[in-house]
Amino acid sequence: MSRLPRPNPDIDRHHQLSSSVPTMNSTNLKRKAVDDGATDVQPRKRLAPIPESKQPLQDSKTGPNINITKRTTTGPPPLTRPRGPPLSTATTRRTTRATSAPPTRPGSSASTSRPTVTRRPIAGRTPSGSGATNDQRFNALQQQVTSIETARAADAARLAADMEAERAKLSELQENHLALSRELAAAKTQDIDRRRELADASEEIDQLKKKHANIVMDLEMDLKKKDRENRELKEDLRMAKSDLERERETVSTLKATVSHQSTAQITFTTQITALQAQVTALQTALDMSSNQKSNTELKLETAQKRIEELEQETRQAETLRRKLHNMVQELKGNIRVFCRVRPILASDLPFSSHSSSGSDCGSRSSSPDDTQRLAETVKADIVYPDKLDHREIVVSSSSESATGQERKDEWAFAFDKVFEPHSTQSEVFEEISQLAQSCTDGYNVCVFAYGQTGSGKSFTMEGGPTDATAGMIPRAVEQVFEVADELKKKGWEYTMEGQMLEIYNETINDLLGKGEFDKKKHEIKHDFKTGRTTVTDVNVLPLSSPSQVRSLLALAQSRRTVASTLMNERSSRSHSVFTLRIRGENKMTGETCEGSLNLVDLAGSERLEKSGAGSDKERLRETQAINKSLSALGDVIAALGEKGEGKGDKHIPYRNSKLTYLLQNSLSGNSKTLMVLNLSPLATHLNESLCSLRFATKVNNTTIGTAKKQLRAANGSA
Ligand SMILES: Nc1ncnc2c1ncn2[C@@H]1O[C@H](COP(=O)(O)OP(=O)(O)OP(=O)(O)O)[C@@H](O)[C@H]1O
Repeated sequence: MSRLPRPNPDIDRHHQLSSSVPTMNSTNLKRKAVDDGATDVQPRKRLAPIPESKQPLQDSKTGPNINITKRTTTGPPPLTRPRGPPLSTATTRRTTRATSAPPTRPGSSASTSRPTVTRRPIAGRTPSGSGATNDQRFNALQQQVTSIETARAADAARLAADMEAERAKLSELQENHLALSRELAAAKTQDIDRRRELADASEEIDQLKKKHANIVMDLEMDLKKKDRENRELKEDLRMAKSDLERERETVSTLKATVSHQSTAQITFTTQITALQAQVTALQTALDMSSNQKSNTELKLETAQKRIEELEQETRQAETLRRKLHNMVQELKGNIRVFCRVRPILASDLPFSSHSSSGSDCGSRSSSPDDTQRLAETVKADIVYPDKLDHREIVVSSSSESATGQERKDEWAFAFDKVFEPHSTQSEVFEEISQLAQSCTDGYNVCVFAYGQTGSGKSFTMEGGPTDATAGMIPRAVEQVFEVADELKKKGWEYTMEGQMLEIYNETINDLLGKGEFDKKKHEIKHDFKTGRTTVTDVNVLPLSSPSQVRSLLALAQSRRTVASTLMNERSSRSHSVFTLRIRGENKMTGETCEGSLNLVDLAGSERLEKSGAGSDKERLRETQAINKSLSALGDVIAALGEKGEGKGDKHIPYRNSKLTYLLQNSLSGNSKTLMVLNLSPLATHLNESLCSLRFATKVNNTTIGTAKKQLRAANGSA
């Protein structure tokens, strides 16, 4: 802009202002440019290019003014008619154009001539004029015209000069306009750029604001977090301080301890010195001990050999013990008889209720004196004179003779052992336990419980539910397992299996089967080479613990109970035979053995008339079957006794009953048989008791195997 000539004073002033503005930074410059644009627009509007149609500045030769000038230069036109010159128009035009004309100078010729000519009234124009006057007027007019022409020429020259000046100005203005247009375009571009930059900047500002807001939010969160951490740290600090306090206390305690320990250390150091001296002494002793150790090792080796020899001897001794044990048993008699009298039960007493049956009368709620008195009234006269060996029993009975005299009968019997009513199960078993040992030594053992119904056979064999009342079967089985376990140390390994059978009306039933009584046919088979007896189609269960045997017995008992509901008192009217088969092997000595333990609960031995069979055919058949098998048992035992006394060809009637045939291998040869005679203590059962005592005496006087029993009867009544 400064490069252009500025006719406009405003533009010049602006130029001066612009040039006078000190140098600014880019932002100021941008703003300034915008401001300048605003400022420039105003004067530039004033200086806007003149439209072509309004362009008055033309070549003087072609413009209307030029025509005037031409007329001026070619001389005045012919004065045909005086008329007012169009001065007013020219004057008006000049006045109108005065803005662009140079300022009128006072005293110039144009200004002096024009008003004078146009405004002065024409003096010669009167109705009284003549030719001279007209000439004068004409001359005056001609002068006037001349002066006008002169003025016109002057005006034309002046106008031409003005035109020239105007043209120069115009071209200058056009250049100026072009330059300004370019500047305007540049300014507009700049303006657009700046606006874009402004928009970008605004956007940038918005983003920055957002970013700032995020940062502020983050910072606030950080601040909160820091606050929290600060609180935690304060809490930690507080705890650390309390810890520190405690630690200080501990340290002070430890310091005290350390000082104490220091004292102790001094003591220990002294002791260590003393101990080191001892160590030296012990080292010497150790050297000596090492020598002794070598000697001891030698001795140990010798002792080891000796132990082996002794173990060998022990094994031999075990074999010898077995032989000796067997000899002892044989000397005691391979068949032995124990007699056991059960106590009087509450149910035995007069007026006793059924519910109290089975319990010992001593346990009733009535006074002991009453019970004792009542018991005396029902009790049979039984005494036990042998208070040392407990082998005798004397039964007495008093009756009135035909002559009215009182007659007292007395029967004395002797057995291997007599157990009085107060005897416990364990006392009875103590005498039997030796037989369990024989069983593990490979002998067949048979224990019978014999006696009338209700005499205590089942109690003796199976016993009650408690350990104290457990009978011979569970005790014997437990003993067998114990002995087998003990013999493991001597190289013996045992396997055991069990079965439980019932013989009812000469029919074998499997008490471990499915409870199908009297339907299946079971056959007895003997293997005389091995001495093993088997029964077809019965369950033989492997046994590894006494508890298994207990559950086996419980199962058998439940089967029997079920059967009893079908047929009354079945357990009393049948024999039950529990068989535990035991096989042993000694891998050290190569010995093997196989034995069996048969525990038999015989059916009630009461006689026919006592059994109450009467017209009951079934009951009669039962009783006959029982009597047959029991007498067959007596016959077998008697025959075995006779055979043992030298009658080698004596026939043994095993086949006379299922019971004797089943137990054939357990009654013959080196087998051990024990009969427990169970007696009722009641006077009403005295005759039955005497029958049982006589049967047992017959068995007791029998010898089986090599040893003969040496027994003494109290009198010869047996
Ligand atoms: N030594 C004893 N101590 C206490 N109670 C006994 C004794 N012996 C037997 N009893 C009781 O006597 C009752 C009859 O005994 P048990 O049933 O053993 O006789 P049983 O001879 O087996 O009769 P059954 O032939 O009918 O089976 C039972 O209630 C039993 O508990």
